Amino acid sequence: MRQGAGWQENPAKIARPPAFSTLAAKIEGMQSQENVIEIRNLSKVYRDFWGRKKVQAVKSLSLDVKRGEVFGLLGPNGSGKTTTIKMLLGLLFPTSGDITILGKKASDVEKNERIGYLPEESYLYRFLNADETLDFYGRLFKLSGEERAKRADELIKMVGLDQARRRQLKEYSKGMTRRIGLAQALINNPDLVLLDEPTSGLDPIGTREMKDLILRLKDEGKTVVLCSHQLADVQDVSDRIAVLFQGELKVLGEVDQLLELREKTEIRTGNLSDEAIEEVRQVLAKHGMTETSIQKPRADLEELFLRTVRESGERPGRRFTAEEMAATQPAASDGAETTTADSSGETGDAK
Ligand SMILES: Nc1ncnc2c1ncn2[C@@H]1O[C@H](COP(=O)(O)OP(=O)(O)OP(=O)(O)O)[C@@H](O)[C@H]1O
Repeated sequence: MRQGAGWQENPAKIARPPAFSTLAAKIEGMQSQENVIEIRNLSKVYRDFWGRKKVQAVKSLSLDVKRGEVFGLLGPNGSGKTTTIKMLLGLLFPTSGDITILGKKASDVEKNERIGYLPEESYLYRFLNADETLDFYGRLFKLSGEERAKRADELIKMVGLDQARRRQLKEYSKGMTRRIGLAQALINNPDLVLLDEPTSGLDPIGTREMKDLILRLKDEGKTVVLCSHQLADVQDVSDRIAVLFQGELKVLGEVDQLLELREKTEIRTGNLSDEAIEEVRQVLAKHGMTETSIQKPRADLEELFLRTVRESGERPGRRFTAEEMAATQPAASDGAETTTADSSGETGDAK
């Protein structure tokens, strides 16, 4: 009888067979592994000296970031992105709501050992060189001398600063400073990387390299959260995005799905003769598509810029004509035509 009452008083005491509890722990572990960040009803109010409400920077924000994805946090100036990142890191306390990050509370500083953070402005020691900088940060994470040297060497090469590794940071350009900032953020080989404006101040080459680095981190299985105003860059690397406006979540979803133009169809093919184009128009008209746009697709300006820089290195002193550049464009080299048809019968915009 006493035993029975005890069971009722504290059901948690009921012993489960070991196999079941191991399995349950495994399933629990798998579930919490799925989301690296869980934000629930998060709000942040900045108060003035007298404790009066000054700004509500974040309002009832709820979202998840999944393991292994690149997640873009967007929004105009003052929309609460940096405040959110600082709360994730435990640098700011939320006014209300919950954050679970890598299975721990945001206030648990231990979790920061598995997080890399590139702030909008890197505060690095100007009189140290790249090796010394990474050695310094490696010590903060209590890495051994051997590990520090190995990791610093790998990271300096990865961010393309091998040639400049012995120069003091005060001599670095903005782009080089951003790269050593990224190397510093990765010194602890983090599972989660938070990047605030990773491409700010970078030229198109530096930007492309930074984007490649972000994709490489993803390939290595890391989760990346980035804040940026460079929307094309975010579009290039992110799997999902969230858009904040005045602290509120306005849009959340997969980039591909959010940007898909569902009412249009684009067909890309090799170069077509005028006759063939006319026939295509007739076929489309038979299907009710009377307003159709058929035109040469264009490469983007980033592609053209990078090609100009590459070719200028190979052929110094040479100026390239528009025809030469167009002839080497990858999209144009296969003579591709783009056809866009709109189900409403309106003229489509071909890329
Ligand atoms: N320490 C602070 N004290 C008072 N208000 C603050 C503080 N930090 C930020 N704010 C305010 O909170 C709001 C959100 O700021 P936050 O820096 O998070 O925006 P953001 O989206 O990162 O902006 P940006 O794109 O300009 O970096 C803004 O109105 C800002 O003025």
